Amino acid sequence: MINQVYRLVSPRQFEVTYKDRSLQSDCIVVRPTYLSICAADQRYYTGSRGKEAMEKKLPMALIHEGIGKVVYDPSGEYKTGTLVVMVPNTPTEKDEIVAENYLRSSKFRSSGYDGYMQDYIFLNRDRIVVLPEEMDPHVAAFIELITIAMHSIVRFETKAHARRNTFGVWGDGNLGFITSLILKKRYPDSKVIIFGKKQYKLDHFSFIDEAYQIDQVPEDLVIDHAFEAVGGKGSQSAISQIIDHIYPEGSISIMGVSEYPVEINTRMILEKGIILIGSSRSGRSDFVNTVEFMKEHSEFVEYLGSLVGDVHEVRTIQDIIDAFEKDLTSSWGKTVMEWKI
Ligand SMILES: NC(=O)C1=CN([C@@H]2O[C@H](COP(=O)(O)OP(=O)(O)OC[C@H]3O[C@@H](n4cnc5c(N)ncnc54)[C@H](OP(=O)(O)O)[C@@H]3O)[C@@H](O)[C@H]2O)C=CC1
Ligand SMILES: O=C(CO)[C@H](O)[C@H](O)COP(=O)(O)O
Ligand SMILES: [Zn+2]
Repeated sequence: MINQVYRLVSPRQFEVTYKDRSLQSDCIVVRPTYLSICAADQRYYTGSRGKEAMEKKLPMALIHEGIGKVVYDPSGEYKTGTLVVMVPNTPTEKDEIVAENYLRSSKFRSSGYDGYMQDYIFLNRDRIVVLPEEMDPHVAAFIELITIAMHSIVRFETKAHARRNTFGVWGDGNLGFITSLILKKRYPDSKVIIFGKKQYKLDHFSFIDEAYQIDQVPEDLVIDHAFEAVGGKGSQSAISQIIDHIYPEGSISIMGVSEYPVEINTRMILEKGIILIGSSRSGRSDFVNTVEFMKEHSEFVEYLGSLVGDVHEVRTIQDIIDAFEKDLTSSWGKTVMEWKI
């Protein structure tokens, strides 16, 4: 069959390419229904990812957050119409120590490999996880981002010491919101504190124990462990502030992506015996955990509804551009594309 792939060819410019795909394979074919824009996609769309990466990775279909419906399963395991979330990481080998999302050989969609902006997505059998039909599709569209927070927290749980009285989350955006919410659900007796730049964003964190603007943090405030969900230029000052406020031997889970190297006060990392935990992307087990968590905690999904920003119906390439442009001007939440192209 001929599949249409909508690829970014240069900043702000998409082109359709036609790819002949055989149905005589083991791949499951999924029709995307709702897709969501990640900060990483915006770095490619605007060209801020840097010349070298743009030249190396483009042309490429963007988007790695999305759900869809099975249209063809060669083995018949999944019925046509089954609602699924797609796993963007595609491992090519297994390792008993290194998780699939850290293997250098893995292929990640919309980072050098075509993402979900296509008519149909061809996926290996273990790259889908079935969703309940009744799940809010606008929230389900960004499950991948929820798996990032889940992965980071699970990783923290295996590596950090056991005192978990107070958590600090830096970043009053999407990932900060999701991370704080999961922490609050997993650790109801712990204090979760959010640190951000703007009061109107902090006001969305209605479930949080305490919220601070970063220039108004009490000097004597101390946390056991921190999660950084800032990225970009703000990462440096966030990590620096975390180091100031963390209790000795605490852990800092870093999730924010920065284009340039970030300076870190290593002297204080040493003096306080801090554990730094880098965390990137996610794998199938994180999707399974996350979907189970969402099924068990309906109020968690309801809270996430407040992250749904603009929902954009996409029928043309111009609609894709409009959705990306609108996303750039929105100050809160996730932009979702209803994929009708
Ligand atoms: N590790 C991974 O696998 C993944 C990483 N990410 C990365 O995570 C980062 C956050 O993503 P997302 O939440 O969607 O982005 P957002 O822009 O929604 O969130 C970042 C927030 O941090 C705020 N901020 C800026 N500086 C500071 C600071 N010093 N202290 C506290 N808050 C600050 C920003 O405020 P303002 O806008 O006012 O500057 C913004 O509200 C990005 O770098 C993204 O690429 C995303 C997905 C996966
Ligand atoms: O968003 C992400 C995962 O959800 C990652 O941050 C993203 O994959 C990083 O990729 P790149 O190196 O292409 O910016
Ligand atoms: Zn992402």
